[in-house]
Amino acid sequence: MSTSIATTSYEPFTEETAIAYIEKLNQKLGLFPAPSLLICKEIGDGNLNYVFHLSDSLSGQSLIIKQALPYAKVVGESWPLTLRRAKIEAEALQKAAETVPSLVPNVIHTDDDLAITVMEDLSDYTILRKGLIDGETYPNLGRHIGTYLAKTIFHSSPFGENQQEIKEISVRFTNPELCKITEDLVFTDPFFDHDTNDFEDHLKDTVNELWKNEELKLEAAKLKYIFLTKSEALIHGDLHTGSVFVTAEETKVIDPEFAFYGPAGFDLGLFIANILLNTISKTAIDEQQHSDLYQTIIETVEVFKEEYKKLWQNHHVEAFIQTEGYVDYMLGTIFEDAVGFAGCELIRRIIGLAHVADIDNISDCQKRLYAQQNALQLGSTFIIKRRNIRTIDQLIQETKDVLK
Ligand SMILES: Nc1ncnc2c1ncn2[C@@H]1O[C@H](COP(=O)(O)OP(=O)(O)O)[C@@H](O)[C@H]1O
Ligand SMILES: CSC[C@H]1O[C@H](OP(=O)(O)O)[C@H](O)[C@@H]1O
Repeated sequence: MSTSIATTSYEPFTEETAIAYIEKLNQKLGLFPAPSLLICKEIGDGNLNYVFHLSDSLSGQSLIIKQALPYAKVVGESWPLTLRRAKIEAEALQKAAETVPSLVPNVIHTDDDLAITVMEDLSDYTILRKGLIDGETYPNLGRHIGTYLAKTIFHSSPFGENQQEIKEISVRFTNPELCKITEDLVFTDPFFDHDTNDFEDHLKDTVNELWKNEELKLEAAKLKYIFLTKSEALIHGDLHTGSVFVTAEETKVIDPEFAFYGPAGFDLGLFIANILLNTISKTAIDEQQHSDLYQTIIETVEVFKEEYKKLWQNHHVEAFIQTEGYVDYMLGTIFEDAVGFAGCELIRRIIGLAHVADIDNISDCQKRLYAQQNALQLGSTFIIKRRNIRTIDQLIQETKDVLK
């Protein structure tokens, strides 16, 4: 439900005004049993938004309010950013809930004027990046993410949805400002000497070499063009390991504010890259290969392909769907794009503005340098060789060759 119960226009919440808002909403929706005693804490650790955790000390029940700021939190007011991203995020969660309800948080309420989404509290879950850094393993993760990807992509593509509906939906998910962030921070700035970049002095020579690599830049340019132009499906747009909540059994995908109609391989590529960034960090720390994470990547891709093929067989929206070779062609191009996007993500997390704790938290400088160089080398390999990396086994082998 989207309503505004505010009488004023947008104001960033404080912990006090967040409580006042929920108390008012509680009278309308009966969120907490009466009487209630609400407490609130701002817990956001992402780059862009406020996240308030509200709990009722009497019933023990809780919820989350996520609020967009009119700028990027990590940079400040000098980087203005549309509040409309809150609406896009809430609608993307609701859209995903139509096909993968168990894999996203429940949206309870939205308010476009205040740019907020009130949603299920997942505090019992762990952010996947943190869990992986702590050495936890998640046996269901690959199956869940593979299923999430297959269902969200297939059902929003012309193979699972009629073209007229797709055109309507894609207007709602036009997301130029957030796409521009990705176009710049993932696909452009890390390949040039740009002032948004942020890398350690000890990487200067390696980065200078990368900036001179014309073959790499040509292939990165082609991948950027694919990102700019290929409107295949409604994608999450930022599916890194900080956008996934996990328990030993369950998985929930959060934070789809970058959602838009884009290339179907983008989410898969980002997910693979971020799992590999953790593998790269572990390899640098204890010099061992980490087969359980490779297994997660293998399962993600295998389940994605299996589920996608099942959906393909059972849906008949497109006349050519039974044509021999068509589904394998589609899956082949999605995987090829995903490998290239994974390469760009590996590189941007080392050279670009937004880093990952998996690598930055390696305290030993030599080991951190080794991890950073491995990520850059693997990223370059994926980008340049993506047409020859046809299977997930080949991708794992390329990774092992770089990390050996
Ligand atoms: N539904 C939720 N339940 C519990 N904690 C959440 C929830 N959503 C977000 N958080 C917390 O807030 C943090 C930032 O959320 P995120 O959606 O990634 O924000 P941003 O868009 O700023 O990156 C997460 O890492 C997590 O700790
Ligand atoms: C200035 S935005 C940088 C970076 O942050 C986003 O991630 P998150 O919202 O999860 O913090 C996205 O990956 C952007 O590229």
